[in-house]
Amino acid sequence: MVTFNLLLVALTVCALQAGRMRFEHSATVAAQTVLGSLAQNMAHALNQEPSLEPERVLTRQLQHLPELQDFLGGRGYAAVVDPQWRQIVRQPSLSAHPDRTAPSFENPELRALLMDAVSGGHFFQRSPASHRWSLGMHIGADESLLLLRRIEGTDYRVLLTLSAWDYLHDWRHERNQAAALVLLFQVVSLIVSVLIHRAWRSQATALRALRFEKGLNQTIVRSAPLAIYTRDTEGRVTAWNPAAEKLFGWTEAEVLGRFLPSVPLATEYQDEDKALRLRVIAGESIPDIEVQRQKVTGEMFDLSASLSPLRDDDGTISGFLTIAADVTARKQVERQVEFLAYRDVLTGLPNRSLLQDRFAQAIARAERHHRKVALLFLDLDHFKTINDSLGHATGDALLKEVARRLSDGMRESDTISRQGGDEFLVVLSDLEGTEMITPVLLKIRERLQQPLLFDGHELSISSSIGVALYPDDGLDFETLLKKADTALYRAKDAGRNQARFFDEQMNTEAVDHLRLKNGLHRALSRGELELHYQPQFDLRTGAVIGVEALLRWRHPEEGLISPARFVPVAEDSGLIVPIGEWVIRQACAQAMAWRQAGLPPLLMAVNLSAVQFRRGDVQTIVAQALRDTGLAPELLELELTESILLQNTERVLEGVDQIKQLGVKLSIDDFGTGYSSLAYLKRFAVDKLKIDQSFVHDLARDSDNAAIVRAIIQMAAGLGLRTIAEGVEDAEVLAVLRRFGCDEAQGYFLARPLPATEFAELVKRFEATPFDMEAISRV
Ligand SMILES: Nc1nc2c(ncn2[C@@H]2O[C@H](COP(=O)(O)O[C@H]3[C@@H](O)[C@H](n4cnc5c(=O)[nH]c(N)nc54)O[C@@H]3COP(=O)(O)O)[C@@H](O)[C@H]2O)c(=O)[nH]1
Repeated sequence: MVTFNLLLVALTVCALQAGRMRFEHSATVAAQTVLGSLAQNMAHALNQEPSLEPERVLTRQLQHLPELQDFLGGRGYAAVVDPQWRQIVRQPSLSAHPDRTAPSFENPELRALLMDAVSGGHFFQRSPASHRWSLGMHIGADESLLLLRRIEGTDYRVLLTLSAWDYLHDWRHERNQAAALVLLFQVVSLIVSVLIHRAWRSQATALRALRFEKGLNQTIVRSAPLAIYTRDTEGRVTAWNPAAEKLFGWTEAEVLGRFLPSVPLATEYQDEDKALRLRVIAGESIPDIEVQRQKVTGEMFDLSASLSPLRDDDGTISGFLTIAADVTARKQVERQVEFLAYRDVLTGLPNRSLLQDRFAQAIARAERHHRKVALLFLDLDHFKTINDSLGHATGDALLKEVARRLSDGMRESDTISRQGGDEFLVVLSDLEGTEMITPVLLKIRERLQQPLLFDGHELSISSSIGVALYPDDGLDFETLLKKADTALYRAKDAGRNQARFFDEQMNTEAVDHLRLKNGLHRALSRGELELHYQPQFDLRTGAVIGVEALLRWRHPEEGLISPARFVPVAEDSGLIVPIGEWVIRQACAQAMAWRQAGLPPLLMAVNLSAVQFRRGDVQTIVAQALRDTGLAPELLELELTESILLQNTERVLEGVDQIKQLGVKLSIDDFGTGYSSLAYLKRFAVDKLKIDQSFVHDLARDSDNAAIVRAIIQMAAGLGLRTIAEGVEDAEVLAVLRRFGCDEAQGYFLARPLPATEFAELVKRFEATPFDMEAISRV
């Protein structure tokens, strides 16, 4: 721009210079013409009037040329000089215009020049400032043209000067206009330059910012820890950063321009990928999705990705951007958490929460299609015994195997869940009728009964199952669960390895069970429990030698309730532990009270429940009771059932051993109904066998029972154990027992259980007159 301006100025100056020369040339030509005709006129006038003084003629000629004034302009003049170079006339006159001084012809150098010119015919001289002094043509402050011509035939000369001021008047005007234009142009171009400069500067800044932004973006993309990649609308990769290389395993070179490698991507993922692509290229931004994808190695991993469309300048979608991160670790934790929340850790089966969910779905389907749903409550028989005797590892393995067997045999739509321990729940859905349930129950039984081999132990397992039905037995999970539980209870009660469908009778019993359980909580604290005492007779002497403490519950509304009714409830709820403790203390205290009242020393027999061994600390309680009451240990006998001894756990073994070490006697209650193992009789140093009343009460009429009773008595004698028969209801039985050599007897025939005071009176009576056993034998 500057160069252009300089060029423009130079050109303008040149053009002006040329213009000036043109003006000067025109003025010179015109001056020559005028001077020529002046000289001619004057020569002619001199010729016409030879008589007249030439100076007069020449003066008159010059003064009578008014039109010359216009030609000379404001600053020029014409003059006639004589041969001695003196001005004889001048127009305009010097007096009128003293400023228009003639050049000094006294300068000999100038005069010589002029003479040369005159001898050459005519002469003109431009007077540039540089020559002014040398030529001595100073005719004022202005530059001037000076022309001189000799008048023909004389030595007079006509002189004409034209001021540059006058003849360059038009040129000056043009020059000023040009200068103004150039100036204007310069100003405009300056403004334009400034504006252009400014625009250029902002454009440069924008470009720099753009370049910086681009560089920054590239740095961010390349160093980002997130996989960033773009694809065109067809799905071909158009950009692929290092984190994407690291994440997927394919290099940029391998994927650019290609569809994301799908080797060997499962069809479902391809479909899912395509569906996502179609959504994004339709303009949707998908901010946060979690999908599974494959690495180059084929390994699956979890990806969290955001997808956004990429648009051209005109807004057309040309592809899409994916920003993704590997979230496998988090997803694994989530899956683990979900697993723990909805699965049983040991077996992997759904837990109760998931089962309830599936149950709700089954109910919804059943409602729609008028179907039934069955809830099976399954409990493994004797699992506790297996667990305790073979160890928890075997127990766990057994539970897993049961879970596997149950799962294998079920339909997809059914759900099996472990509730904890050895309890399982099964939801059978979409049942057209109840007849569809029995085959499932048989299948379960058959599958579970297949022998199992664990650590060299062959086990066979069975289960008890309670069944409740939707909608017949209830409409919600909790109701059906309660009813299935009730039915299960009945199945177990019926001897295990059974299945029972819930019926309303069960419900009544279950309600009763609940009522009793709630009442029992209060019974102890309100003093509603009491002990009755049934005497035990020596079959040889007829004397009362012992007493069995039998628990009673004096219910405020129902009166006396049998332990046969409430002890199982107390065992179920664990209340048997505090109740049993109370019984031991009460029985010991009563025995001491009778001793202090003068009754003969009687062996006090107290029943113990298996639950007291499992959950309580019987040995400590017994020791404490003996200490507190002062009863001699040998006057206390604890009646254990075979099931207690069969538990065979460290806890039970230790407990029984410690009791035995106290000096307390042990008897086996209900002997003959269980396993009747001789091993535990020896192991626990049992003192007495109590023959179960089921063998005793029709002993006289049932030869089988008679044979069993006789065998028990003989075996006990052989082992040095005493025997007592319970449930003696008639003299005949008593006579047979005596004949068989049984040591003791107890039963309604001899005496019913009595409250403490009545019992004391009875003992006193029999102390005075023992039961006549001889008379019985004569019956
Ligand atoms: N864990 C505990 N169990 C206890 C306790 N007190 C009793 N029980 C057990 O409850 C069951 C029922 O006992 P109960 O109703 O007291 O019945 C006992 C006797 O009354 C009854 N009996 C006695 N003689 C006869 C008879 O000639 N005929 C007949 N039908 N019944 C008779 O037998 C029961 C005594 O049984 P046992 O204990 O096996 O000797 C019962 O199983 C009790 O054990 C307790 O405090 N804790």
